[in-house]
Amino acid sequence: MALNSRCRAFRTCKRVLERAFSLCKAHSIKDMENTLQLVRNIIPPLSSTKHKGQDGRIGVVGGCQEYTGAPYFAAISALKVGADLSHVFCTNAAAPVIKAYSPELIVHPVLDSPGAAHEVEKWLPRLHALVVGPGLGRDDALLENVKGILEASKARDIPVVIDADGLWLVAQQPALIQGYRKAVLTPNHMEFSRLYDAVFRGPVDSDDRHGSVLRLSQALGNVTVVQKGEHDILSDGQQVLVCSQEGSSRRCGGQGDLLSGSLGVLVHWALLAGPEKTNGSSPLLVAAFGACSLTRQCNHQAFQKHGRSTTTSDMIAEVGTAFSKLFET
Ligand SMILES: NC(=O)C1=CN([C@@H]2O[C@H](COP(=O)(O)OP(=O)(O)OC[C@H]3O[C@@H](n4cnc5c(N)ncnc54)[C@H](OP(=O)(O)O)[C@@H]3O)[C@@H](O)[C@H]2O)[C@@H](O)CC1
Ligand SMILES: Nc1ncnc2c1ncn2[C@@H]1O[C@H](COP(=O)(O)OP(=O)(O)OP(=O)(O)O)[C@@H](O)[C@H]1O
Ligand SMILES: [Mg+2]
Repeated sequence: MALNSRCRAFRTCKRVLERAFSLCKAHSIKDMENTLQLVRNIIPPLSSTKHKGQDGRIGVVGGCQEYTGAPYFAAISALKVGADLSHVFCTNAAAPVIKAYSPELIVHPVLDSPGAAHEVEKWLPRLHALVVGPGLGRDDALLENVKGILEASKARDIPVVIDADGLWLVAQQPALIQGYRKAVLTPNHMEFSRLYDAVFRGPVDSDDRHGSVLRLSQALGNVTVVQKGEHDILSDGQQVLVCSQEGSSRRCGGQGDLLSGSLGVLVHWALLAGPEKTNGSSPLLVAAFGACSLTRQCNHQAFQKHGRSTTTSDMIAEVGTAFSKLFET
């Protein structure tokens, strides 16, 4: 082929690829916008006729000697997103530390007491959702208590978001949440591999992230699974959504805690709104998409201001404006 015709062929090929890429991008942006609209539909209006508690009473189960930041990040994020009350159920050693971070949280030092499950169960009738796992640690006695809390929550039909060491527990005993449609799992890369391996007795196919998330959700009886990463992949075993809201390259610890705490509130709002507000999509899937978008938008805004020194506290300071930008415009 002459040089000129080879150049022409190359330019044509480049144009085709560029068009395909821009169509694909436009399609995914349109999908994202449609799903964001569903998130907007589930947000309850602020109203002077409501009383304290109606917009959400959320419990976070986690916090031990080593980890006090994670449950704090989750619980304060729930409040900042719009819950009215946020409780933390943690160990005795973690409680004074978490209380000292914030006067806004209600902190119960019960998780390492012998009657831990019963102590938390007493509060369950007053809670709308539980976030289980941030900063929980992997102590067997604590995990046994958390098992009891999960069983009590299921018996009362309370939605549960399971993150971090809560996912460690689920990987040991998948039967704990098998078929519980009000559970949302929010694994990071490592936690997803652990869960997948526990359920399928084999490694994840890293070339098929969508299929892996879909299959894990189906195998667990359609619990909602949110695999966090460069793009977040979400599935309820029927639909697969991708959240690619722009974030940043800053990967400080605690961002997942912001996500799980926010999701606690959004799950409650989504279930109150029901599937008629989510256009037939699963309310929990829509809630999860909302929490992913919000976390990534907080990351983006915080990074604009603080660059490499961005921390999760900086992201939490952005929750109000990020929420307005995404959901109230
Ligand atoms: N301020 C606080 O109190 C905070 C406390 N936190 C609490 O800490 C507890 C343990 O949680 P966790 O996430 O550190 O535990 P885990 O599942 O063992 O993963 C760690 C290992 O996974 C790997 N890895 C991770 N991502 C990966 C990727 N994309 N791709 C590849 N590998 C990846 C990575 O491996 P490495 O790079 O070391 O080889 C790393 O060693 C839990 O309670 C949590 O809530 C946190 O919330 C943070 C803020
Ligand atoms: N490579 C990436 N690029 C952009 N955003 C990312 C990337 N990886 C994770 N995120 C985002 O960061 C948030 C937290 O995900 P991450 O995987 O860091 O969770 P985590 O490990 O559980 O965090 P934590 O430190 O709180 O335990 C999610 O909103 C996710 O979308
Ligand atoms: Mg985490």
